[in-house]
This record gives sequence, structure tokens and C-alpha cells, in this order.
Amino acid sequence: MEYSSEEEEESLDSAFSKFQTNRQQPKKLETTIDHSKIPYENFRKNFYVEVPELAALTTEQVEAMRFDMENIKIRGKSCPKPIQSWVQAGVSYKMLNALKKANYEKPTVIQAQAIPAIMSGHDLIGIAKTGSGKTVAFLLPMLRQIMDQRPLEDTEGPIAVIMTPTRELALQITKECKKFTKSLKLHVVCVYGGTGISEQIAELKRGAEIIVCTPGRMIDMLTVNNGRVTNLRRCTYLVLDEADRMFDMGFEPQVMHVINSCRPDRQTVLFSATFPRQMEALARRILNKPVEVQVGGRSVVCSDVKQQVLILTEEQKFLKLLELLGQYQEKGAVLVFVDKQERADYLLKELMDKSYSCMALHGGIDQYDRDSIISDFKRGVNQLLIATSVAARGLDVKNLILVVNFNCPNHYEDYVHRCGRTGRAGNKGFAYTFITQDQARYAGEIIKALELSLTKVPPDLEMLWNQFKEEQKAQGKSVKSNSGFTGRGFKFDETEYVIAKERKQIQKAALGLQDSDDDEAAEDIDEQIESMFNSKKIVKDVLGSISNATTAPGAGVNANKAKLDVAKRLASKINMQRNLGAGAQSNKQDVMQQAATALMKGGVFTGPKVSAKTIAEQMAEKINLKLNYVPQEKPDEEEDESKNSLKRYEEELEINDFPQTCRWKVTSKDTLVQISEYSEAGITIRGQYFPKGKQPGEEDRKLYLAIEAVSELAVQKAKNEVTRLIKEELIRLVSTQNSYQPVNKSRYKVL
Ligand SMILES: Nc1ncnc2c1ncn2[C@@H]1O[C@H](COP(=O)(O)OP(=O)(O)OP(=O)(O)O)[C@@H](O)[C@H]1O
Repeated sequence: MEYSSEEEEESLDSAFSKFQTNRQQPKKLETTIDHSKIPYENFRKNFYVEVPELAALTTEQVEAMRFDMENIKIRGKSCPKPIQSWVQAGVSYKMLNALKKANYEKPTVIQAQAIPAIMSGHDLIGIAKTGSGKTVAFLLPMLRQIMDQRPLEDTEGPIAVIMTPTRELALQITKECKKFTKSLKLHVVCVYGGTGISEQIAELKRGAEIIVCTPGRMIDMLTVNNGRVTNLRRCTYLVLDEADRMFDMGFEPQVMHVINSCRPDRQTVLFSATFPRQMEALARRILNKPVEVQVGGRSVVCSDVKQQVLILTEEQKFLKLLELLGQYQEKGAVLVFVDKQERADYLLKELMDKSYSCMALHGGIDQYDRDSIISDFKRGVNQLLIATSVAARGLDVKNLILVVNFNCPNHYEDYVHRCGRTGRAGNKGFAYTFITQDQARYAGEIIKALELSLTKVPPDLEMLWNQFKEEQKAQGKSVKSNSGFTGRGFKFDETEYVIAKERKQIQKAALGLQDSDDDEAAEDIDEQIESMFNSKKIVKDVLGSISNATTAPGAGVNANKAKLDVAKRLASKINMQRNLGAGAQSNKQDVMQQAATALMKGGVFTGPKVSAKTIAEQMAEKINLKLNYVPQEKPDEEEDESKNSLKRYEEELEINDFPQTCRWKVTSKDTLVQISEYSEAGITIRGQYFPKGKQPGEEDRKLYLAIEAVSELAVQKAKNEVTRLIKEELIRLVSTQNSYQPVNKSRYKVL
């Protein structure tokens, strides 16, 4: 990922010391554009006209249809019904021809639901498994919108911007886009780092309706030559592809800069195969009342990928790889993932020694070579590729039959995306993951991935994970359920780790902790913020009693929510098994409620007395087992208690001692309204500000935020958002006084 201008590349060391010594001469990345002063032209977002055959469908029929279509889930208001054919999308004759030429007979599931939703003007969050055709889902509505607008004039920038985390993905999307733009006489330019900037500038100057870009180079393009190369004043359609990856590792400032350069009433769509819930709040700040379309599980390995996990010693791994190559190489392309650049080069040599023709791909390879390696791999010139996770996202190779995780991925999402390089567009694929005894800490994430994709967990893997948990427990350390590590920050490879670490140093500086010897204490910015909050938790029984909160925030609520989701899925499945028609809504509701109640109470669902009963029981048991869900002892008592009490959860967060802009940020009216809407918690500003050195009297309190809600989860959601905003502001404070993304040219290069 290239987040820095070629011209501005500098070493982290020098950037960091510049920050420490040069705070008085800030180098500003201009982030605020006063959109109210720009006379934007009106534009149209809503093009969708529902065809009569769809209009005639009842709500029940649509529900059944969505269920049939890999159980599409919708959040948000007035989402149109899924379409069944391209014609129903109302695309032009030229587009139909292009779709036919690409052999896209009918819309895939995500396309069927996302296209009408976007075409009716909604902002959208689209979550669907790897290889499910998300690219076309955002391209088609984009082209419709562009074609509706007047042509570009000389100095005008693009009408649509597609932002992606990696250069490879940007190139791939550009290629997909060109399948359609040719006949429409539109121009698309791919703007990405690592290659000469001048050709891209020249292309942009010739005019392009569409820019596909990585964030860093896009910022360069917006700032170079005092903004004369391009601008986003005409941009009405913005796509964030693999959005979660872009927001990770603190790259939000770059992405946000591009986003904030677009007009506020643009249409924004955001797609990924994985979208952790923690990112939701951030997404909702960028999108305007989005509809969320989720196909299948939220972040799961595609069911067309057969997953295998093998516990091996380091020595056994290479032999196993050779065995797998013997088995699969003849059937198609093979992608082997490793953790480090050196390991990729080493394995390349070893395999070549064994007469395998193969290539290596990683961040240390020159961009020009990387492009040709990928192109050869896609065209089948080379059928075996050894890569770091640079190739984990988006890479679409038609006949890729096997993925081998030679080194176990260290992050859940990385595992899902790596496996997703195979089993694409309805084809079957295989993914093998090698894990060593020393990597037991990663087993939890892999188990979670297997479970969520309903794949049997090998007993030895389960054992490895249990042993690890026991060991940690014996050492007094806690291990999060199914997770051996924090989940903060993906790692493409070692170099990214170094960058993430150095970034942390900058974050420490933001908190004024750079001189601290106590590295442990300063390790985690979130912990620092948490300690500054000096948080107080209160649980009020609205009927009277007040007690201090003792439970972990959100724990019970999360568990119940998960159970409810399982119950919902279970109930829908049962209904389908029973083949209920449109008139059976009440009956369906019944099953839903029974399943939900049974699961929430901890019992086994004993559903309708038809054959579905057995199916339901078996599924509920299976899911309980997979969720490791132990039925509770006294469900009835608990229910009684909940009837008699109404709890209110409160948490107070002291914000007095954060820098002024942080305080402003989390106390602004707009922010508070947004957090409240998103979290469903009430937030009030209390106390008063005391400057450094002044202490409040006995009756006074330092400035704090009081969060109140009827659930712990709501309080926690609001608190997370406050923390995130403060953190973002602290980092911004430093980065606006620095180069925004220092990269050390001589030591390493990030993708
Ligand atoms: N309607 C369609 N019919 C048949 N094939 C399609 C259709 N739409 C897209 N494809 C093909 O499906 C493959 C996967 O599409 P795409 O790369 O858009 O998936 P994706 O969901 O973005 O995957 P990832 O999450 O891994 O990036 C591509 O080869 C694409 O050409």
C-alpha cells in the first residue's frame, strides 16, 4: 500500500524527530474544505424503477426470495427487492451487451440486492463473501450515474472515485471497469503509488470520469501543483472497496482526507467480505443513512472453499507443500502465503530447486515487476505464486484451485481473505493452513473461521487451542474467547509490523509519553485514554436500587444477541424446510419465536411437530455445540427477575485533561447527536473545565461525559466511539505537524 508521495518519502526517524523538535512549524495537510462556498450542480442518484413483476411480490415472497438467495440480510429503510435479471436493473442496451460479452449471465446475489439499492439513491454497506462479484455491484450503478451527467470540461475532475487498499486491487478494478467503459466512451485512470507519477498526471489531465486509486497517491494527486492536476468537485459517487482494510492501522486520516474533499451530498458505497462491527460507527459517519446488505455470514470463508488445517513441525511443512502441489498443481493455479518477504524468496528458491516453475510476490519487489508477476499469474503463464498477504485481498485469478497458508495467518480477516482467493464465482477451491505448536495463539482465530463457515474443527486444533488457553491461565493471563491476540492491526508482513510499531511511537508522542521509560505502561494508546477517563460505572435499578457495575461491559448482551441471531437463522431455515408459503406468516412468526425463546432460555428448541422438528433440534444442538453454548440452569428465575426490574447503565468519562481539540471534538453537538443515534445511548456534558494545575473544589467536578442507556452494550458502543474520536484527534494533532505518512525509502517500502 502506498500512502506516501514518491516525492515526499522520508525516513520515519527523521519524520519522528522532526515532530519532536519542530512542533512550532507545522506542515499542514489541508483537510477542511468549505463545501458551502462551492456552487455544486444538482445531480441525480435515483434511477431505479421497479418492474411490474417485482412490484407484484408480497413482503413474504420477498423474504423467502432473500432467504433463498443465501439469506440476504438487510438493515436500513426502504431497500428495494432483489432483482433477478440484468434487465430488471434498468441498465442500457450497451451495458447489457458488455455484460453478455463478459459472460455475466445474471446478477450474483450481492449484485441482485446491492444494484437496485444503490440505483435508488441509497448509500450502502455491502458485505458478501470473497469472489461473489462485489466489483460489478458498485460499477453498474456508478456508470448509470456518470452517464446521466453532463460531460467533463477541461479542468474538471472525476465523477466517480473508487478507493482501495492495495495497488493490485486498484489495477484489477480498473481492468474490470474497462470492460464497460469502452462502449460508453468513458475514461478510467488508475492512480496508485510505487510507479511514476508523471504518466498518471498526464492521464488525469486528459480527463477521466472515473479514478480508481489508493489513498496516498490520490492525496498526492489532489495536492500536487496546487491542486491543478485534479479535484473532486464533480465527484458524486464514491466507493470504498475493502473498506475495513483501509480503516485499519490508523490510515483513516488519508482516507478521510479524500472523502472530505468530495461534496457532502455524494453517494457513498462501501464494500468488503469482512467488516468488523467495530468499524460500523466510523462507516456511519461517512455514509448517509446507509442501507446495509449482507449476504451470508458477516465475515466468513466462502462455502465453496474446502478448508483444512494441519498441525505440523517447521520441517514437515515443505514436504507437505510438495505433496499438495503434486495433488493440485495439475488442476489449476496455486497460491502459497508466507509471513515474510525473505520467506517468500527462500521458498521460491527451494521450489525452483525442485523444478517447480514459480514466482514470488511481496512488498519488496518493484511495482513494475509486481504488475507483470500478477498478470502472468492471472493469464496462467505462471501457475504457482508464493506471496505475502499483499495478495490476500481482491486478487481474482480464474482457475486458482488451491491456497496454502504455509505460515498461519495472524489475523482472522487475513485468514478469510487469503482463503477467498480460491472458490470464486461459484467454483470450488481448497485452502490448507499449516500451523505449528508454537503458533497455538493463532488457533483461536482459525477455529472461529472454521466454525462460522460451518466447517468441522479438527480435534487436534481444538486441543492445541485449549492447551494454549490453559497455559495462559496458569500464567495469570486472560485469553479472549477464540482469540489469542488483540485483533488490532493487520500485518501484511514484517515491514508493516515495523511501521505499525513506529506509528505507535508517534501516537505515544501525541499523548506526551515519548519520554516515558515505562514502555509497558505506554504500550497501548487505548489503555492510556481509558486511564485518563477515570471512568465510573453505575447500574441503576429504575425501581430503586443502585449498584456498582461488576460485569464486563456488554458481555451478557453480546451473548444474547448472538443467540438471537442464531435463533433467527434457525427459524428461517425451518420455515424453508417446511416450505411455508406467503400466507403462513403467523405460523412462521410462531416458529421464530419458539426458536428464539428456546435458545435465549438456554434450552433446546423443540419446534413444530413435523419433520422440521428433527431438523431444528439437530441444528440447534449443533449450533449450541459450535457456539460452545451451555444452557443456563435457572432460566425461569432469570426471566422473573427481568420482569421485575428495569436497569439503567451509566458510565462517566472524564475528558478534562485531553487537549482542547479533543474536548471540542467529543463535546460538539453534531458529534454527540451522531454517537447517540448510532449507539442508542444518551450523552450529556457535565462538570466544568479546570485548566492544568487547578483542582476542583469539593462540590465541583472536572469536565466529563455522562453516558446513559438501558443496555450495557449501548453504553459500551458510545464509549468506544468517544475513545476512537479522541484517539483520532490525538493522532491528527501529531500528523498535521508532520509528514502525514512517513516511509523510510531506504529501509523498506510498504505496498
Ligand atoms: N454476474 C456475474 N456472473 C458471473 N461471474 C461474475 C459475475 N460478476 C462477477 N463475476 C466474476 O466473479 C469473479 C469475482 O468477482 P469480484 O472480484 O468482483 O469478487 P469480490 O466479491 O470483489 O471478491 P473479493 O472479496 O475477494 O475482492 C470475477 O472473476 C468476476 O469476473
